[in-house]
Amino acid sequence: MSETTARGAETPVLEARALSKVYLDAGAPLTILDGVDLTVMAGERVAIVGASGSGKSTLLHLLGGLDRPSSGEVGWSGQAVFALDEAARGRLRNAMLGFVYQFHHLLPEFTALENVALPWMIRRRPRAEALERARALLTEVGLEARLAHFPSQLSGGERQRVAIARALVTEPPCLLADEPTGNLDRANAERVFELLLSLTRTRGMALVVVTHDERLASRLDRRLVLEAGRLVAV
Ligand SMILES: Nc1ncnc2c1ncn2[C@@H]1O[C@H](COP(=O)(O)OP(=O)(O)OP(=O)(O)O)[C@@H](O)[C@H]1O
Repeated sequence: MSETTARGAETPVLEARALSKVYLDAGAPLTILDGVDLTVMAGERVAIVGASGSGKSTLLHLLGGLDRPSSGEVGWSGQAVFALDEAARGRLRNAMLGFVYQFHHLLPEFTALENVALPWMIRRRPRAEALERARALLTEVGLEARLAHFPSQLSGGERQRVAIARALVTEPPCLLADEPTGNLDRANAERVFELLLSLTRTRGMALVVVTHDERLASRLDRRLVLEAGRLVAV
């Protein structure tokens, strides 16, 4: 996946080359992505917008290595993702990427603190260290008074802030967010989006956000539209 970019020989943190995805729809091929190219450099923030059904979530799944393309390749810091077996891809994903979804996907039987600490514990790091990192992050997202709350005891905006803290706890170089504010009212959407921007900025993390909200999208470095299976800069 090596290439020389406009910024020199720096390796992109995330890239897609000629990505295609074709589903079989009642036996007939349905082309959703048709040669998508994308290069995201360290610390760069990119919005992906597009009509409903244009393939935004499909693309994010491929970029996250969660689904295989019909053709093309995805690279994480220069490593071809689909050349790896599933176990190796999983390990690399854990190191390279954080995910934030429209719905929080927090584990209901764990507290906010435990939910955020889990990805760090999964790396077999000491529990006390994981809990300390989680506490610091939850404080940063304004939830220091909610550490012991279970997801069912939190508001929608609070749950999304916990989900962001969880995605950041391993300090991955790149965050993928699929409609992170799609389930929130305007005021909460603003707050959550602002958090995503400020937390990634201070850490120099790259951010790729799929959003319906053009106003939020316009606050990122680049805005790309998925149209007829291709990504177009606007
Ligand atoms: N497993 C599948 N099999 C067949 N078609 C699929 C499959 N998954 C998604 N699709 C179709 O692919 C298209 C793109 O879906 P996708 O969820 O990526 O769109 P999207 O741009 O994220 O939409 P939205 O903005 O509404 O969330 C849709 O027409 C969807 O019906």
